[in-house]
Amino acid sequence: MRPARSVLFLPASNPRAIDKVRSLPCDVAILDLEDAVAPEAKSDARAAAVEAVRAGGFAPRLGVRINGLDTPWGEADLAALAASGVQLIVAPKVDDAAAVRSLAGRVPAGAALWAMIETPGALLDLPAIARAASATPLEALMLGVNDLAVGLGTGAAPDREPLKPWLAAAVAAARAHGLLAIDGVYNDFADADGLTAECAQARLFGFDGKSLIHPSQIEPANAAFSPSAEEVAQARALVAAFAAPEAAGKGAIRIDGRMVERLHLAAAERLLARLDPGR
Ligand SMILES: CC(C)(COP(=O)(O)OP(=O)(O)OC[C@H]1O[C@@H](n2cnc3c(N)ncnc32)[C@H](O)[C@@H]1OP(=O)(O)O)[C@@H](O)C(=O)NCCC(=O)NCCSC(=O)C[C@H](O)C(=O)O
Ligand SMILES: [Mg+2]
Repeated sequence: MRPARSVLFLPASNPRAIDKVRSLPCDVAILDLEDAVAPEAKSDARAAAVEAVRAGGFAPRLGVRINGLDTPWGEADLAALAASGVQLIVAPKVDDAAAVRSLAGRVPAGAALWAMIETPGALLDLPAIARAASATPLEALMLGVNDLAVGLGTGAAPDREPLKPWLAAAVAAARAHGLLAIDGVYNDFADADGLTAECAQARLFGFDGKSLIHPSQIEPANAAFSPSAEEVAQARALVAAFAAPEAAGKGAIRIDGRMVERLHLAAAERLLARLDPGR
């Protein structure tokens, strides 16, 4: 699975932002046709998204968030993108597993599908939505925390307290079916400390990355969802300890007073495999 530490949304109706994102260091860029685009700008935004996908030349992986198929624009979005070569479709407000299956038959051939979890119905159907990955190009569950706050009636709560059970449930559903789990946006993009704290919380819950709305949020997200120097050092020590002759034939060994097992070795090897060469 490609990294998705930083997933930057931008309105497909904003040509300056499209130009800018070509060289930004986010892992994924999502051209938005949905909520960031006013109804009267939908048609021009759709044309701009198709043109951008066709032109290519983006450093990040490029995706397009379409409008819902229950809106006046969703079908036209899919039709326009059909032959564009788009590699990633983000579907908003996926309410249940049936919606995933229905979308799967209609996304352009070869494109991956990311499902946005942002309605109370989707929260209640998380296991089935994630299970639909076995027969569809579903690749990620992505939280839409703004819509969730409205749908659940929570408002902006300190430390995202009311959302915590759903953060854990979304990650569990994604993990059970080999999907990426992407956390929602942090709206206050001038508050770097707040973003860093929320990224740390998301990492603690097990998310692979965070949805972003502004270029200034990319570096903090990339840092938060990359292994720290301490984690890398611990992983190297663990691999070395299991490679030592005295560990031969053992399933569990002692390092620094703690028990570690071969499942920890496998996790350490996975972490080291994700590192840039030379780190
Ligand atoms: C939030 C913004 C409207 C702020 O825009 P602006 O005031 O123009 O910001 P800046 O002046 O600081 O911009 C500086 C330069 O950076 C470019 N820029 C800004 N944002 C982006 C971006 N997201 N991607 C790429 N480039 C960007 C500006 O063009 C300036 O460039 P230049 O003039 O050349 O120097 C704006 O940041 C914005 O529109 N953000 C994205 C909003 C969006 O896409 N929202 C929809 C997705 S979020 C969501 O809905 C999640 C979910 O559905 C839920 O329910 O939670
Ligand atoms: Mg939303």
